Amino acid sequence: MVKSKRLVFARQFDGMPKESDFQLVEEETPALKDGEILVESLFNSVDPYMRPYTRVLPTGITMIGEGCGRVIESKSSDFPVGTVVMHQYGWCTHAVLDTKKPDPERPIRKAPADYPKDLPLSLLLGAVGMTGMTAYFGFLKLCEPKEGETVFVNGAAGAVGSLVGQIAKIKGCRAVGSAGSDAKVAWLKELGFDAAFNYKTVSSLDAALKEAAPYGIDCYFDNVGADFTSTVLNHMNLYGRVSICGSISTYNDNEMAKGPYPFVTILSKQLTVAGFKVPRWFKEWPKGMEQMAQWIKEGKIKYKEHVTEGFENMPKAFIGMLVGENTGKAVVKL
Ligand SMILES: NC(=O)C1=CN([C@@H]2O[C@H](COP(=O)(O)OP(=O)(O)OC[C@H]3O[C@@H](n4cnc5c(N)ncnc54)[C@H](OP(=O)(O)O)[C@@H]3O)[C@@H](O)[C@H]2O)C=CC1
Ligand SMILES: CCCCCC(=O)/C=C/[C@H]1[C@H](O)CC(=O)[C@@H]1CCCCCCC(=O)O
Repeated sequence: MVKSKRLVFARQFDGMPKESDFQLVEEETPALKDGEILVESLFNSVDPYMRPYTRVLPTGITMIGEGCGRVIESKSSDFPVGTVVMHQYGWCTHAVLDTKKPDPERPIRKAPADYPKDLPLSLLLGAVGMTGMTAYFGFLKLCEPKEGETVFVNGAAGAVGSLVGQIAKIKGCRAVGSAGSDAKVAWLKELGFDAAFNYKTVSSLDAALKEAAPYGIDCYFDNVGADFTSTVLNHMNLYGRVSICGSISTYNDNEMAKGPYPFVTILSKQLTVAGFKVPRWFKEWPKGMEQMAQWIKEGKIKYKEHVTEGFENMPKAFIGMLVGENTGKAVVKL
């Protein structure tokens, strides 16, 4: 038995989450049954989806989220001690997982056997994990970028957005991004974005897009949603493709945003607009993970991680990510 900690989703969020919405619980892990493994978490992820997904969840549960950890006790020959796994075990330091009852919605994923030794394991939650797969498949499958096209991504200095812009460059596109600070914009230029702007300080989004994408936008990877998206659609070229990845500007709203309704714009420009959830391509993730790891090794993709130290600081890290403190992927190191 091991002393463990977890953070409970104690109060429904009202607007921006608060640290007092979580409660720390300490307990001992139970003895393992046949087929079970005990995982010690090394890194826990904080992600935007945690804000809207909790709307329909009961309070009192362990806060939802993915972690990357190491098996420290095992009653499963498939997962010997030392195996590194990723799983939606929630905000906890240790998790007992049943390998005999696989849940297709929440699989226990093993780190690839050939995962490069010189890459941090935290990347299995970031560029080589769920967020990396979101950028890789959500962009390539739905935007189908062609050489010479203009790609626009908002939330561009975040975990997903920074990868989308770099993949766009690899595919020979012109990459344009927006982010919420001048320091973030400077980093985007370092990454090779052809144009980038601070959406918080431009005189108007319309004018900023006109200047940054003078020939219009062919591919739009949308992390932000709502009014931002309606404005971007006006800058799309004929037959443009839009990948609806997220809608972070609305996640803290207590009610779903209504309108405006850009259907005539979609119709007249003959746009293809598609939403996705990245598990849709689960079967292809190994290929995507291998490609992302290879691009990182080749120096074609650069990444940043915003690492918060200490399990107890997970609420701070989560709130910080929602207000834009992170550049690159926000993770917590236990
Ligand atoms: N469909 C899917 O399967 C998946 C979707 N997603 C979505 O991808 C998006 C990006 O996620 P991820 O890269 O992990 O997160 P990020 O690393 O981008 O972190 C969130 C960022 O959002 C920006 N932000 C916060 N509020 C606003 C706002 N009102 N308007 C514009 N930007 C805002 C902040 O950056 P700034 O300083 O620039 O404002 C903040 O740093 C999210 O919408 C998320 O839900 C993620 C994974 C899977
Ligand atoms: C209106 C909300 C849009 C959110 C978009 C988004 O960020 C989606 C993220 C999911 C992505 O498709 C794959 C994931 O891992 C994210 C969801 C994880 C859900 C976990 C539920 C955990 C649990 O029930 O224990």
